Amino acid sequence: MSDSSLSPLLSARVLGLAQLGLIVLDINQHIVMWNQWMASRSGKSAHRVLGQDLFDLYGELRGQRLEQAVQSAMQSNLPQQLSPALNPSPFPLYPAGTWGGERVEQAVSVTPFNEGKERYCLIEVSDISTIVGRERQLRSQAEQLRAQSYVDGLTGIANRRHFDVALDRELRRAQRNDGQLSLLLMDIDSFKAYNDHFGHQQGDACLTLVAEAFAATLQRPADLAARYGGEEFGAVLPDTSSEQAALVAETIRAKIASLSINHSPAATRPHVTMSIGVATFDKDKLADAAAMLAAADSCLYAAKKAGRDCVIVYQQQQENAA
Ligand SMILES: Nc1nc2c(ncn2[C@@H]2O[C@H](COP(=O)(O)OP(=O)(O)OP(=O)(O)O)[C@@H](O)[C@H]2O)c(=O)[nH]1
Repeated sequence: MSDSSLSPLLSARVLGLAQLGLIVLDINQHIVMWNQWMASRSGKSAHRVLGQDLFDLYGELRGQRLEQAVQSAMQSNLPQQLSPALNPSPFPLYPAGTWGGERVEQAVSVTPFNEGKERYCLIEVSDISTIVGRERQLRSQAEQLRAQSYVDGLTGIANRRHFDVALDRELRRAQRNDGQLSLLLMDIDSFKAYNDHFGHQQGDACLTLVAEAFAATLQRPADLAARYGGEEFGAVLPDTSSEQAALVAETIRAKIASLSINHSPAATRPHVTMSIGVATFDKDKLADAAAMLAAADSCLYAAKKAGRDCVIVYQQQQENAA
């Protein structure tokens, strides 16, 4: 029968080829094994570190999670894992041959074992830089996608989805706190005539100018300026009464008119203008998004009928009709 155990020479060769760091400490935390992987990433050869206290060699690790893990592994005889999220790069290890720049990201485990009467612990260090890098990239791509899915591609302001989410969130807040919330719906006047006269490309440029000017008039961080669709825009104005919203709407209307963007001869005004409808949350009459949007839309329609380039507020419209 042949001896199937590895010869010491073969064991040493295998340890030298291992693609992870292997450190063995004795009960006094002195290094009794330090493989080639550790040497090539730490810049410290085995003969320099053998016999040294690991936590003298790396003073920065003293009192840290790794030392606690080694101590509790030695005492309890139970393996310990360091969370890579909490301890991303405990050892100063660098990609082989570089010894500088970014430390490699590490996953570290500590396993106690007995050999004869002696207690040791094995520390295994894996390079998880590639996995962490990929995770980071995926997270940032997901973040970018999320941001893009909330932004209108043409004008760069919030899109309809963002508007709906913000309106829903602010409505719930207003319902909870019995607070104030107003909504503006606005539409560029005679925009079909603009497109017909200047072409669709210039129409797009006009939409972008109007969107930028409209968004710039909203001052509070919680206000949201959005492209509601086509040549329609919307604003969600938290903590804003009907009277305050009417003032904001009038400021927007005047701002767009003051841009003095030439309109087509077929339009009702020589310059580009906007009509605006305003509705305000009311827990009895306008308590949900659909009711508020319908109210603002009916005011917008009334503003068009009233000759365009004007603001109509929901309450006013009701009182006028009464
Ligand atoms: N250039 C451009 N035009 C758009 C876009 N979205 C919608 N439109 C145009 O906006 C025009 C809207 O026309 P209508 O809904 O008839 O209203 P209007 O001409 O603005 O008239 P009033 O709203 O009654 O003042 C249509 O011609 C659409 O094609 C866009 O993204 N880019």
